[in-house]
Amino acid sequence: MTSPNNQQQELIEHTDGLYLVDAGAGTGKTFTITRRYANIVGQDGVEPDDVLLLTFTNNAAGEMRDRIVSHCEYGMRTLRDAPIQTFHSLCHDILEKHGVDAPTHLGIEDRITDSTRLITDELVEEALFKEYYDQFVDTHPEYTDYFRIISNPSELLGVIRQLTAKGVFPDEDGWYRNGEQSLDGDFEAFKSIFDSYNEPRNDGRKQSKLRQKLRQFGKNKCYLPNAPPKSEIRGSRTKQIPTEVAQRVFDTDRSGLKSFIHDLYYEYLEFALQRNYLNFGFLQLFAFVLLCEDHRLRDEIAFEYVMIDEFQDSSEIQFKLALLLSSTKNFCVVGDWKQSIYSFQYAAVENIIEFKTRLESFIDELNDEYERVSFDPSPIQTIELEENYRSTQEILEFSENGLLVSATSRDDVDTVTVRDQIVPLSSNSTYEQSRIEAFHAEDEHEAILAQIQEIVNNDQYAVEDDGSLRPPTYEDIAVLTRTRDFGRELQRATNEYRLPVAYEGGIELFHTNQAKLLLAWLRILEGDTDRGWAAVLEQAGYLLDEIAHILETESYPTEMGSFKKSLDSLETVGAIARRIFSKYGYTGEIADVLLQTIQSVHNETMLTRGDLIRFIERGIENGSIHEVNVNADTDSVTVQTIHAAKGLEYPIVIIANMNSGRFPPRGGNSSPISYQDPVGLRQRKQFAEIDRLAHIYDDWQTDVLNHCLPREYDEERRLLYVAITRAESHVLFSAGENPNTFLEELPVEVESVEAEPTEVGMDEREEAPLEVSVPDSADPDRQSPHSIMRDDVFDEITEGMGTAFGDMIHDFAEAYAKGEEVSVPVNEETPDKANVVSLIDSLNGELITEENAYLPIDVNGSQVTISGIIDLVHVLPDRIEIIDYKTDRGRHAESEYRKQLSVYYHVLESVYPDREITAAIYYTATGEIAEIDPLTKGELRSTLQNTTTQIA
Ligand SMILES: Nc1ncnc2c1ncn2[C@@H]1O[C@H](COP(=O)(O)OP(=O)(O)OP(=O)(O)O)[C@@H](O)[C@H]1O
Repeated sequence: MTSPNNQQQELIEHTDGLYLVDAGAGTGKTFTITRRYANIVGQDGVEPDDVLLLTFTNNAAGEMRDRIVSHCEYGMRTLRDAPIQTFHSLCHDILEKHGVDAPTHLGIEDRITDSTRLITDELVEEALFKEYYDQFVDTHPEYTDYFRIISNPSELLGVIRQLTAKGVFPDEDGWYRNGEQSLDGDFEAFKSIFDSYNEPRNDGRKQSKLRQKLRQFGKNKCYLPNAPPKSEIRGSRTKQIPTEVAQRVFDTDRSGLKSFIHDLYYEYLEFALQRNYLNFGFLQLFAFVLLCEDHRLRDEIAFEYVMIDEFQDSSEIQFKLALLLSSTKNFCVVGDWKQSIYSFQYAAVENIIEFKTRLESFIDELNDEYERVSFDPSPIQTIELEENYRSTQEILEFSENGLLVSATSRDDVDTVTVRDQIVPLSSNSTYEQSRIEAFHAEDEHEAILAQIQEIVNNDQYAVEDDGSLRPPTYEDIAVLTRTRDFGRELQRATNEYRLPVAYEGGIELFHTNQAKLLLAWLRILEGDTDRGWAAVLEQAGYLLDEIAHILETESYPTEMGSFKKSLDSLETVGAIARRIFSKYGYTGEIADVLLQTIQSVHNETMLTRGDLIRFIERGIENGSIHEVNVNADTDSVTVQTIHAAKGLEYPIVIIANMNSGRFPPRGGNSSPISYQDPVGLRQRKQFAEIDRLAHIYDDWQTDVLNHCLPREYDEERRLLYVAITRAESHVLFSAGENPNTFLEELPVEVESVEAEPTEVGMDEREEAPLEVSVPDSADPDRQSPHSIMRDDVFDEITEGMGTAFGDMIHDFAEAYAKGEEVSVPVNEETPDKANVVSLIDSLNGELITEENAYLPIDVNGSQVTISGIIDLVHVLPDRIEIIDYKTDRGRHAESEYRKQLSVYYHVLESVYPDREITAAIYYTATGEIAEIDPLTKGELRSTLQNTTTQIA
């Protein structure tokens, strides 16, 4: 049994007071915090409900719960309902119970109701935002000049999300509490950055970095004529930029910009509530507002103990929420600043690095006119955890270099300060046999594969296992990359050599063949014939000149022409997609995920074929990613991104794609409007008409401000640190022809190799099956309607007939409805077929058989999709009838079937919003039709809540 070391024990035992643990990788932070939890709830008078334990992913929350159970007297049943959860699910719970009127605190009349959904898919939200934005543009001509600089509205959604994560919200009259201050920025904070960047170097002999950088001022830019000349900005005969430039670039009238963002943000909140949805950020926003405003409620909810794991991943609003939820000073945060790699999800590394200052200023701010946080921000106890239970000493020492190397030739790190912030770790491993190596090759993929072959079974790369050394296998190795694309390329190369590799990086859904064909057919239907047909014909195997001929003469293959006609007759984009996938035999997970995505965006918006084309095109452009795992054999190499590997460990790590422009990736924020600390809200572009010449100009002040704020490469270094510290025994780096600056600076010799992997014969191992499955964490949970039905009522229903009989009747009904030739034997004992025939003969509308139905539904803050197959849909001009065949000999299961049909009802209601929908059971034995009264979505949700033990 593992026992805690002294430092860990100290944290476990000291349960009261303010604690900050900022400790390195693999030092047992999660291990310790879970035992501390067990210790707290073991005290007299403390119940699990008194202790809030927060983290950032549902998986992490689940794992903590599992770890706690084994150390405490409470069982899983109690802990399942205990507040061991993510910020999002906590906010969801608060709003569900108390949040109905939360929007009124911002002056918004719309309510948060039972049916308010949580939109988790960014693409879906972007589509909704686009719809909202078009409407906003129409109703706000006063902002035309801003609209002119926006080419992609999603960038504005990005600004809104960023402000939300910072706790800046609009209200009816302006900005909630002190929000406007953040938008204006903090001149003093900016000035101190400016001054330090503007210090002359080499005892005054060399110009400041800032002055040197501003040589670029005006290069490739088009400023308004009132912009000062470069010489005025840089100053002449001086080593520094004139200090008044700081004020001059900071001060600008931003009232128009602020009011544009205010109205856009405020009306978007209203739009979202009217359309009955929230995003993750808005969940936190409304929970925060509620806790700020409703003092009685805050006291009622607040916890005696609050602990946060992975604190380096918290955003500003999350830190403040945790403070509002803490009724005592028993507040403990645990994390590692060196592993803060989620700024794109608004994590603020300053929360942990400047814990004391932030704690003080946030408490001050929250208490400005009412005491919301009742404790003093001192004293703060800090505990160092210095023993590492994962890597060898050599790797631990080497990993520190990751935080000290430059990211580009022009980047220079303040190594003295960073070194000061690193607490050296000591390794607990028994063996010290690390190999730290690097190689580069013309073909990096092949070189990596050859290296993997070199490592497997090689004693020189032996790994520790249960206290002894053994030669490595494939599964000991992980290949980690900064960006996803490389992993997929490597996966392709491995297929060629039949190496066992499991790529766990997600797929770009809209780059799949399924999506491309769907897009092609939609283009054909929408009259964009050449592009559409070219892709369809190419997929069908036509050669380029054949395609050119067909396009020119418009003599499309007959079968394809009639397929197009059949698509034309379909009403909904979902039906079109399904028909296309079924024609091409696409039945796997990718088709399912695509259908689900289309269905959910269609449910939320009035998606036309043209909209769907643009939706897919945007998805292709953005490289929208959906997490899917390739299930390979158990003994296979893992390939994943560094982000995905966080928290994991592997005996051997290959950090790949250490190439220029790939790590750090090229590009940056080029949004025309952006928010950045400490300069606040700024616009990079502005529209003006000068001498009747309309043009989009660059903003010279924002340009200088951006030069003053050095590009943040710190997070890229932290990513490198995270990657290295995943390794237990050996670390290797690989690059192609153009190694990055990191690799040049790391203290490891880079060997040039020309290795070629050898193909593994089929007889040696089977090719890893490329089955794709959607994991719970990133995508909605899937449920079938049967999961919400009680099983016991079915025990007797097929009595005498059996499920095979049921299947046979269903197959028969499908074939008959499709007009296929079937025989209808007359059988008095089982008149089911004859009844089906007379039912179908009596229907005179369009018949759709075996239709897939997906109902996304929000349960406890998670998206769950209930999917099933509707036996028959009868489409009439004014009405849609859902018919589900049942071969039961009695009607005692009807209440359970009601749930199933209710799911179908809601799916079709969103597909045919203008028509009446009915749902009925057709009892094939008697020919009776039993129409059901559908449950509301709220009722379905409660059924799900009761049956789903824990939604991941
Ligand atoms: N006192 C201990 N004795 C033995 N093993 C320990 C001890 N403390 C932690 N470990 C083990 O070390 C490993 C790392 O622990 P844990 O995941 O809690 O670390 P962490 O600090 O949260 O890591 P990271 O920051 O990389 O996520 C786990 O396998 C854990 O069981």
